[in-house]
Amino acid sequence: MSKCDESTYLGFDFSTQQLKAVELNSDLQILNNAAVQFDTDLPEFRTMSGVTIHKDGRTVTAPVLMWVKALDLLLDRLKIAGVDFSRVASLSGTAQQHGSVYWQKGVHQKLQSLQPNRFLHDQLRDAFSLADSPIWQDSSTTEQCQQLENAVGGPEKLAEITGSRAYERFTGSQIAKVYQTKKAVYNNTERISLISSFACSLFVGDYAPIDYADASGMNMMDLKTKEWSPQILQAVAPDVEAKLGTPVPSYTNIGPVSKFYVERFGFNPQCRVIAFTGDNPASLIGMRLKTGDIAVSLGTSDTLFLSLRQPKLILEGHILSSPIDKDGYMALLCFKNGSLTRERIRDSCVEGSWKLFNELLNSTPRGNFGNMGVYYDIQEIIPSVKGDYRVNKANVQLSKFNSKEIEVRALIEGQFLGKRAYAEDLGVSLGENTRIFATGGASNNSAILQVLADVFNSPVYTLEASNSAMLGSAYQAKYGLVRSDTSFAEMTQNLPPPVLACEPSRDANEIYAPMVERYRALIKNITNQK
Ligand SMILES: Nc1ncnc2c1ncn2[C@@H]1O[C@H](COP(=O)(O)OP(=O)(O)O)[C@@H](O)[C@H]1O
Ligand SMILES: O=C(CO)[C@@H](O)[C@H](O)COP(=O)(O)O
Repeated sequence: MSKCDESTYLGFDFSTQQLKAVELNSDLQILNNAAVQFDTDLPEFRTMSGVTIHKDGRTVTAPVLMWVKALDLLLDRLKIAGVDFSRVASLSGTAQQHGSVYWQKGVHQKLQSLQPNRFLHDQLRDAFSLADSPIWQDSSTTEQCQQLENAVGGPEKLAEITGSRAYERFTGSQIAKVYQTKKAVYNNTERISLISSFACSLFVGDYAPIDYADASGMNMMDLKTKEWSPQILQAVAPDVEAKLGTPVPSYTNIGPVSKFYVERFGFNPQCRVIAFTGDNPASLIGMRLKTGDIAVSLGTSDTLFLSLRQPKLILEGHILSSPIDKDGYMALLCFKNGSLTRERIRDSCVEGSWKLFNELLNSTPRGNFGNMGVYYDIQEIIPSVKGDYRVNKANVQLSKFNSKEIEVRALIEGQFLGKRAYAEDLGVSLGENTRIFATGGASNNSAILQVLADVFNSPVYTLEASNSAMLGSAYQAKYGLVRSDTSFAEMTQNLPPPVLACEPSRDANEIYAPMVERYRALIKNITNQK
């Protein structure tokens, strides 16, 4: 075997509930993987599902040192799993989007001189001016969102510049909140990273730049020029540009892995680090989506996304820069109440068993006898609603359904009816050639996927690995090295094709097209009641 054939590529995924990594060979086949679960492997940080929900119910953070410690642990686990770090030609990674990390003044030097005989978390204990990073579940910045929209002339204008109207979890309003409520922290901050660029910084031993795709989830970058918008920066906080650095294309080859990894884990000093990006952009890479395909990710959050050639002005949802083509775009819808809400209903109905949950789901007919429900444990993004709402066939609101099986089907149907309704609002038209690509933890559940196929009246496909974000970041690791000689399509052409998981039932459209309209009416009704 030539030296080139022996090369491997690593992809890391700093997602909400866990840190995972995968090793691929040069044909992009999976060799090894490992994971660290935040709640159970690192109980000392006392997170629930990877996060801390504060007393106000709107502020949601995660301890930044937990992510550092998870990396120490994960690298050991990868070694035990059989990864030979000396063969790794390049690595890249991905992270939950929007969250921000605040590096303390003077840490730059520390990052460059990490000691190989000590744990990372030990050396970076005092590295952060804010110990708890705001993350994507946070919804505490309504006031700052208003300020950003006012500064540019309204929500439409902000969406036109950045790809999104102001959203509470987006980083611009989060930084503004830190500046307004914790001035000492802000003044003591040398650099602000996204979680993706923070993780990349740990590998390069220097502050890593933010990539275009994840930068478009901040409400601060001009989506067309890929530069920070001076008008918006001014409204966020003073001197913020110097703290952010300059954004770069997502496949940028940032530099070699730092000496720490060479000396502690035996990485080759030539191993390159490719920019890290957000988990939804990385998932788009991992799924190798074609025009017209729709991706549905069923992770902690549920998301729906697709590739776009040109940006468009939308007020519900987001337009992001594409992670593989700096002139391309992607559209993204995010739903906060995904897997954790499914877990809540599973636990209340069948005490934690997905098998029993599926039996209940399969025992009810499509359309659920006309019953319908929407379940939002935390303030949803679209629609902006919290609480559980149930209606019967006559659209009369009920406080509960009279059977567990109706509850289970109402939850899953309601979640997918919402996705279809907002996707249609985005301009998606479902047709004969539409293919849905499912990914994320719940895409391992074929009973749930069958409802997805039925509600969208389209076939659902899955890929070799259910974590397309992690896989996508490992593809990006290789793409960042070879892109001057080969296109992404060529690089991935020999990968196994997606597998058909479910086809829609014959009566699917007849049942669900009217239910989408009933879903819209229900949401209108709920929002009018508020
Ligand atoms: N068989 C299953 N059926 C439904 N959901 C599942 C199943 N297995 C795992 N999950 C869900 O997957 C979620 C984690 O998904 P994952 O994509 O790994 O999340 P993230 O990357 O956001 O941390 C868990 O919260 C769990 O509820
Ligand atoms: O906020 C968003 C996207 O806008 C979320 O999708 C986060 O990126 C979290 O991802 P997961 O941990 O659920 O994969």
